[in-house]
Amino acid sequence: GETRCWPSTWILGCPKCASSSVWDLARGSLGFCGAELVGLLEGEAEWHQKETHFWSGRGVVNASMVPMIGELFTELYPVRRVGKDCAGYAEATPDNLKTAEAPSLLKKAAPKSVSALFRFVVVLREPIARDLSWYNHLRRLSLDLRSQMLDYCEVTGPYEEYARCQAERFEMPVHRAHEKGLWRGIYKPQLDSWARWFDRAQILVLDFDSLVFYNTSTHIRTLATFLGLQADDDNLPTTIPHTNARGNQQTTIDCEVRDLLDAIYAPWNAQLYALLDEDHRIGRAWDGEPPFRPFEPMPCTSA
Ligand SMILES: Nc1ncnc2c1ncn2[C@@H]1O[C@H](COP(=O)(O)OS(=O)(=O)O)[C@@H](OP(=O)(O)O)[C@H]1O
Repeated sequence: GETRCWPSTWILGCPKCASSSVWDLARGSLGFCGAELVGLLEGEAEWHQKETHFWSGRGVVNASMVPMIGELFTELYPVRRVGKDCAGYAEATPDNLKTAEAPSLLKKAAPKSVSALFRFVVVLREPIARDLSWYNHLRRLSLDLRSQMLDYCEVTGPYEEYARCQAERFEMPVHRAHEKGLWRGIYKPQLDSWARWFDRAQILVLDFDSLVFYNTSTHIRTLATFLGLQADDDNLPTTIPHTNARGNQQTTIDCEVRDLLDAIYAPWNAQLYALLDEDHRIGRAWDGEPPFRPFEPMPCTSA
């Protein structure tokens, strides 16, 4: 019989939207496993069990590789562990959400009967808070890693400098095309590209604040149900781990810069809310998906 399989659960992102916390929850309390570090991931660091980066650049670079990529990818997920030490497999590369080609490549690579059972989890965070977290993340990286990842704006100065640089480059086609910089926080087109290739009811969209602050225990139950787990409510945790909360350099931002970024994000946020409303109104979303709480304005301080 088959010796390898596909992960059933995909935590798509976004980056700095508690994807590691959801991952820890999935792996700890919900019983999922991550990729084995074999094949293309042989010798890689442990965090690749969570993030294979297969669909956002590592394995698949273009559509002509699709037939072979299924083979390379499923090698990471041996059948023998399922039902033994794993309830199933989960993949959580947070760049997947913003990678426009990822859903079509994944859809073409996986057998239909398998991809129809995929469950995608999307957590969205107020985009300025997300960007500040990303800036702090970049500052913690080694210079070497940083130079591979930088979105053309330096993080050597305060966040405000980085943000102004990003705002200036916002209209540059290269930023848009490569989902760089501020585009990472523009969620509406990102959701569109996933919902074009997969049934919207396979995608659970949650807002970060409800998940981590306001409705944690109900959201964990919702998540478990969505993922098809026969979890007994009494055995589910009521709090979510707080992963990736390492000493942030900067935690407050200047109001002028907040307003500058908000002017860019506000119309896109409005489009996101309208899309989610429509998804619920016409019954395109999974019927257990909770209402999306509009983002609270990013707090700021006036100089
Ligand atoms: N439980 C809980 N409560 C409050 N805040 C939380 C929680 N879990 C994750 N976080 C915050 O999410 C940010 C990390 O996101 P990610 O884990 O997705 O980062 S990564 O993309 O995997 O690097 C990071 O945000 P910042 O602290 O603003 O940088 C975490 O603090």
